[in-house]
Parts: sequence; C-alpha cells; structure tokens
Amino acid sequence: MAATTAKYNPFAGFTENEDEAIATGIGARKVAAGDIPPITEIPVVDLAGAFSDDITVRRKVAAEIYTACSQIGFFYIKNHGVDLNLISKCQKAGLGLFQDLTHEQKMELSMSRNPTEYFGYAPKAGTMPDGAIKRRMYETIHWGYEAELDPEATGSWDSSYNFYPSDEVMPGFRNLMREYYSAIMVLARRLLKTFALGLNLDENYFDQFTKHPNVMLALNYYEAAAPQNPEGSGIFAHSDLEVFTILCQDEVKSLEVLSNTGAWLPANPIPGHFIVNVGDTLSMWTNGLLQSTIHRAYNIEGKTRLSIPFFFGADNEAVIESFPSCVTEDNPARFNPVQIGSYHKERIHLQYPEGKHVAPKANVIKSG
Ligand SMILES: O=C(O)CCC(=O)C(=O)O
Ligand SMILES: [Fe+2]
Repeated sequence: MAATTAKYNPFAGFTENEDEAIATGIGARKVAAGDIPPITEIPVVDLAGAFSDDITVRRKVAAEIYTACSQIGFFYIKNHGVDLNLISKCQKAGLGLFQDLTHEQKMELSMSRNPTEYFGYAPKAGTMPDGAIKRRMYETIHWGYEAELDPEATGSWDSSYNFYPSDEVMPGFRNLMREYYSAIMVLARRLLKTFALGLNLDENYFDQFTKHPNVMLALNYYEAAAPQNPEGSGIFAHSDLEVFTILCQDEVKSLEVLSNTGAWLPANPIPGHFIVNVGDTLSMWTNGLLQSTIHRAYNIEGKTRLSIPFFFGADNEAVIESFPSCVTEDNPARFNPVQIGSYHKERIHLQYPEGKHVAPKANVIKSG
C-alpha cells in the first residue's frame, strides 16, 4: 500500500482546522515538482463540444477536462446549456428565501425535521439534539434527488424529503428551483459521460453506479463579513465528498482553491460560467488520477453572497473502490473501499449534526 493510504482520512470532511484538512483530506496531493507543473490558474473549458454528435469532438473536450482534473481538479465551463436567465431568476429567488423569510418560516423547512435525510434548511449555527452549538459560517438549504427531474431516471422515487416554502409564502419558488434542478441534471449527466470518455472508459460507464444518485442541490447564503474577521462568514477549507460539484456563483469574489504550489488561487466568478470540481468519490475511483482539491470561501468583500452548489454523488449501494483501469504497478490501489451510502451519511453528519443519522436507504427503485 502506498503511504497515502495511512495518511488519508476519508472523514476529514469538515474540520475547522485548515492545516488538518490539508494534511489529512484527499485534496492537494500532487505537489508541483518534476513533471508536475505548478498550477497558477483555473482553466476554462468550452463545453459545447461535449454535446456534439461527433465522438471525436466529444473526446477532445473530454481530454481537456481530464487534463484539468488531473492537475488542479477545478475548471470553469461555458456553453454548458443552462439558460442564463433561469440562473439569474434562481439567484434572486434564493436570496429572497434567506432575506425575506422569518427565522420561524425557515425553521419550518429545517433539516432537523427531516426524518431520514440531510435535506432542508440549516441556520448559520445549529443547535444539536444534545444542546451543543455547531459552528457554521453560512445558512443553507438542500434538496435531494427526484427521478422526475432526471433525464436518465430509471424509475420514480419518493421525494417527500424535499422541503420548499409554500406558494403562499414564496409564489413560484418551488417550480423555479425544480426547473433549475432539471436543467442542471441534464448537464450533470453529460459531464459524467465526458469524465468517462476522458478516462478511456465507455461513455456510459458511470450508469451502473448512478441509478438513484445521491444528488444534492443547495443554496448557500453568506452574510457580509469584515476583512479582519474572515471566519465571520464563509466555508472552511474542505474537499467535496461526491463525484463532482457544479457551482454557480453570483458576482461576489470569495472562492479560493489550493494549488499544488501551496498557494490559494482565486476562483472568482466569470459571468455565464459554472465552476466544476472533482469530489473525493471520483478521486478515489480513479485512484488519485483525478484530484479532489481543497477549497474555501471567506466572504470578506463587504457584500452578501449566494452560491448554488450542485453535488452529484453516486448510489447508496455503490462502492468506492479504484477502477481496475486506474490501478497499475506504478500507481497501486491507494484507498480502502468504502460503501457510498454510509460514507455519505457520516461525512454529511460532520457538517450537519442536527440531521438524523439513520442508516441509508437501499437504492430500491420503484418501477413506473
Ligand atoms: O460557496 C462557495 O463558493 C463554495 C461552496 C462549497 O465549497 C461547498 O458548499 O462545498
Ligand atoms: Fe465545496
């Protein structure tokens, strides 16, 4: 076993200690040296070709993404197919949820009321069942998978775990967010095929692990904090746990990505672009070939900020075990296999201990 197996802690997840996150998280493993060039910026990929009917055009984009992911694990995408008008409507409505609803109205949607899943609203600091306070630097709301919103769904699914403000409280909000959810699922399914192509796998290779994916759409709301108080608002250094993340930022600069030089690279918003990053699951599946990179966001520009991350995770019963094609004599298996359902729950629980920690449901797809 390579030395990284002992050092890597798959549950480092969300620690408030940045040095610990960097030392034990899966991110930022390849240090610039020898034939690994120092990374000084996050590449921009034109995704139009990924939707082409021509496989050679699709392969070209896939190769570009593979390079970006093997070096920094983050890339911007343009021509991603999601309507820009829809995005700005969601950003406006999202701000409204945090700014216009009362605390009581938000708490009606609380994650702590969700019987089984970590979906719903979570305030900036959560009170845990044991009375302890969990420090978070942002407010958030999460929604999980609905087969109805997935172009490649293989069945229907109970979606009662998703809490939305009612139409009386926020007219049209639920429909709008679900429209965005559908659009981003189309993009996510396309990205999955593109990752597969870049790895020289069958384009549909990931289908076997993503029949009822652990997908989560979130709105993160960050209050304005003073520059001298970065921990007043933001998100601590971490790597994402899922397969990949598609992040929609507003115009406020905040996100930073840990480069292989040890420097924090700004990942400032570019209008009309999303940022995509590799999560721990994809990094482990590819035996570290693709990088799940540590990132953080301190909101010290003096403005409130809303980001819309979309996390694409795999099926509960799937196992994260390096793909055979990614294990070689030079790169022996680096990670112990983990089952996705329990891994997800344990990692998410670290960040949202007010959610109920019940055993993950098997991904039984209801027919019809
Ligand atoms: O808000 C951001 O820019 C980053 C959010 C993020 O990293 C996360 O939710 O995992
Ligand atoms: Fe993240």
